[in-house]
Amino acid sequence: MLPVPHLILASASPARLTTLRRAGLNPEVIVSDVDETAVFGPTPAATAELLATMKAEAVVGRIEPVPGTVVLGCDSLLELDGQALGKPETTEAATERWRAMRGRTGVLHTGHCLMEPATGRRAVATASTTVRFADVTDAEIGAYVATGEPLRVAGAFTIDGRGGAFVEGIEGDHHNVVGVSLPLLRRLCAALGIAWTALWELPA
Ligand SMILES: Nc1nc2c(ncn2[C@H]2C[C@H](O)[C@@H](COP(=O)(O)OP(=O)(O)OP(=O)(O)O)O2)c(=O)[nH]1
Repeated sequence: MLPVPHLILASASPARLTTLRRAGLNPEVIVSDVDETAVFGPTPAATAELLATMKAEAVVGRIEPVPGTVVLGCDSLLELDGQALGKPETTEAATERWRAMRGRTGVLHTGHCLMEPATGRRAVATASTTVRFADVTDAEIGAYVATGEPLRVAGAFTIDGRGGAFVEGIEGDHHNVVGVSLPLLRRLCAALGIAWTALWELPA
């Protein structure tokens, strides 16, 4: 009898947790506290994947390798002009970001690392979603930055929050922009022999 899978989300992201819960999962949250500032890969997508792996590894290193447990680490970055953009540090940086982004297209990369501590197996991949930004005005940028939202999210925008009005369209997975790609996660689970529906919490 296979053990019932137990998913641990190695992320402090409320958006990732909400996305997984709405998809029928109920992960345990153990925040990795990985320092993301000094990590750079050869490309923005590679950096996101490297950080996702570091987050999952950090949590795996702190738990018992109970059979059936899987740990998910994620990291999201916006690629614009070849640069990897995480959360803006200041309101000035958020304002500059939007002045550079408006009317243009970026790519939101989310790295995913799913690890099975009991076996050492892992499945790692990055999903990328093209995002077209509206040509917002300086006044709209000022009002949006003043809400504080851009400072809390990678790429200084949300697609499902106040920033949604400033995203004209996407090509690729919507949830990947929020912070975790559900179809990619389903494939990573399958790579580890875990059926996606086995992760579903029974309806209350
Ligand atoms: N609700 C929402 N959140 C977004 C969106 N785009 C990015 N985010 C959030 C998701 C993550 O919480 C955050 C990306 O930063 P990170 O990947 O470093 O995760 P975070 O620092 O939140 O937690 P973690 O490092 O995983 O413990 O930005 C969006 O469109 N909607």
